[in-house]
Parts: sequence; C-alpha cells; structure tokens
Amino acid sequence: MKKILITGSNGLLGQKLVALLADKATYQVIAIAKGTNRLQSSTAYTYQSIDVTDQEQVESLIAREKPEFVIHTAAMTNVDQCETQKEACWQLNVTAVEFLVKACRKHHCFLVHLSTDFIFDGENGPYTEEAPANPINYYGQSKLAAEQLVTSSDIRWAIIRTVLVYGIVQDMSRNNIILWVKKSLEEKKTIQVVTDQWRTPTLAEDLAMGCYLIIEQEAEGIFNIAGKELLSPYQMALQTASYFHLDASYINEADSSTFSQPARRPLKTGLLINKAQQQLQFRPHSFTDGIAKIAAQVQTHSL
Ligand SMILES: NC(=O)C1=CN([C@@H]2O[C@H](COP(=O)(O)OP(=O)(O)OC[C@H]3O[C@@H](n4cnc5c(N)ncnc54)[C@H](OP(=O)(O)O)[C@@H]3O)[C@@H](O)[C@H]2O)C=CC1
Ligand SMILES: Cc1cn([C@H]2C[C@H](O)[C@@H](COP(=O)(O)OP(=O)(O)O[C@H]3O[C@@H](C)C(=O)[C@@H](O)[C@H]3O)O2)c(=O)[nH]c1=O
Repeated sequence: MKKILITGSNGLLGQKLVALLADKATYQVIAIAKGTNRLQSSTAYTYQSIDVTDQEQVESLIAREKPEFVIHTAAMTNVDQCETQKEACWQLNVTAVEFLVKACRKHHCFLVHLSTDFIFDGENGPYTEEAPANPINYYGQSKLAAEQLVTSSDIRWAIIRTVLVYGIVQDMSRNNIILWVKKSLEEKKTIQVVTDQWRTPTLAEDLAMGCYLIIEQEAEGIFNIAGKELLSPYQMALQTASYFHLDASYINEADSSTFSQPARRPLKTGLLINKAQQQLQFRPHSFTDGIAKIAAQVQTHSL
C-alpha cells in the first residue's frame, strides 16, 4: 500500500482526488487542508488540518507521515486576489512550494505539483509542454516561480499544467463557468461572456484521473492535462444553456477589453494534450459529456 498526501483537499481538484484515490486498495490517502474538513466523511482516508505556508507544520507532517507521493493542489486560485494581495499570493503559491520541495527532498517523496496555462501570455496558444512561458499577471508569475523551484530541484517530480477547471463539489472554494452560467440563466440574469478568450476547459474528474495516471506510472516531467476542445467562454456558455434547456438570450457577447478586472487575462491559451494521451493514455471527456457529468451530480451538492 502506497501512502499519498493530498494538499488542498477541500478544493475542487482536492475533493475529486480524495474521492478517486481513497477508493483504490493500493493507496492510503492523507487529506490536508486549512481549517475544517469539508469532504464527506469516510473511513477510507484520514484528514489533517495543516497550513502549507507554515514551514514547521509542513516539515513535521512529511517527517511524521513519510508519504511516497505528495500531490500539491493548494493554491491561491483567485486570479484578481493574487493581483491585489501579492504577498499572500506569493506565500501560498511559491513559498509553500519551497517548503514542500525541501521536505520531499529530505524524506524522498515524489512531488506532483499543479500548475496552469496562465504561465503563458496567450499570444499563440494552444501550447505544448515545451512552449516558452511569459506570464502577464501576478498569479501566472507566482505559478511559474513555483514551477522553477520544482524543476530546479533534485527530487522526483511531475508538473501538471491545466486550464479552466470546471466541476461540482461540496462547499466550493471558487465558482466555475458552468455553475455560474447555469445559475445566472435560471435566475434570468443577463451575463456578459467573452468571445475573445480561448481555453481548453478541463473537467475536474479528468484532472484527478490525470494525477492518478501520473502516480501510477511514476511519470516524471511536465504534462498538460486538460480538455481536448478549444472553446471561448461564450461558446461554453451557449453549450451550457443548450444542455440545461435554459434561455440563451440572457447571454451577451462581450470583449475582454470591456472588463475592468485587477488582473489581465491571457487571450488565447489552451494546452495541447498529445503527450498525456500518448504517454499516459489520458482520455478526457468532451465538454458536453463534462456538463452531463455535472448535471448528474447537481442534486447531491448544496450550491
Ligand atoms: N481552478 C482552475 O481553473 C485552475 C486551477 N489550476 C491549479 O490547480 C490547482 C487546484 O485548483 P482548484 O482545486 O481549482 O483550486 P481551489 O481554489 O478549489 O482549491 C484550493 C484549495 O487550497 C486551499 N488552501 C488555501 N490556502 C491554504 C493553506 N494555507 N494551506 C492549505 N490549503 C490551503 C483552499 O482552502 P479554502 O477552500 O479553505 O480556501 C482550497 O480548498 C491549483 O494549484 C491551481 O493553481 C490550474 C489551472 C486552472
Ligand atoms: C466572471 C466572468 C468570466 N468570464 C469568462 C472569462 C474567463 O475566461 C472565464 C472564467 O472566468 P474567471 O474569472 O472565473 O476565471 P479566470 O480567473 O480567468 O480563470 C483562471 O483561473 C486560474 C486559477 C487558472 O489557473 C486559469 O486556468 C483560469 O481558468 O469566464 C466572462 O466571460 N464573463 C464574466 O462575467
């Protein structure tokens, strides 16, 4: 039985990962998050409240548990908040990674680190794993700095880059496009949705599966794990309306330049997943099948 430690277990990916791995007889799961456990209770994993920005807590946790694998999902994922609270963003997105790398080095853990398409400037996506990074906002800068800490270390590591993750879990840390569009249209609220940004949206379950394939194969290096369709948020909104039979006339086309957000967003990102498809046999759902998967879960979660 292999011990696996998952940080950020209250988050969207964290909850999906614990659900996926706790069911496997070959893994012993330790879920880590700040504060109280928001996952449904189960005997198939243990939970510990740990602040990953506290070096002492990180070091003693890894020393005590000595996991074979650490999957690090915890991060400040509110891109505008990263822009306005730079110090807190750096602490969580970079300094915590430094603590984890040090502890993994000392205790010989394989680190799987989660990263993002926002390390790119969005000038010529979709991107391969080799494309040169050039972040245009602070969140992207922090995630790139964290990648550099991992890649320059001599531990065993994998970096998973992903894009616009959507899904549904208990007490969500952040909203995502499908839930936001669905709720807005149900409430007959008009929404402005951009036509000039491009992403390969990623179903949270597919991302969790990508993490699982990496640890199963102990695959080292950088892997793009994302959906297979390049879509604009406007197209995603239309598909969501159509799936749930909601009135799409509440969806207005918008241009990114009309938005006044603290953080700039890269226009055309998206990640190419050929490497993961070939090397890991990663097979993501289509966007429509992803919406269907959420629809089947909506009733069991309080939004
Ligand atoms: N969501 C997306 O669209 C994308 C995400 N990613 C990356 O994927 C990873 C997972 O993202 P996702 O699951 O969506 O993110 P979430 O925001 O859903 O989850 C992040 C979790 O980290 C927890 N956390 C915050 N601070 C600390 C801390 N000091 N110690 C321990 N845990 C903490 C949060 O807790 P709390 O809930 O209490 O705030 C939250 O549950 C991240 O690294 C992110 O950068 C990459 C591309 C796209
Ligand atoms: C709120 C809003 C968003 N959108 C679009 C823009 C954007 O492409 C998409 C999602 O918007 P958000 O502001 O929620 O998400 P955003 O912060 O752009 O999402 C990012 O999050 C971080 C964590 C990542 O790592 C990235 O991969 C990326 O997905 O929806 C609109 O068109 N209209 C709106 O009113």
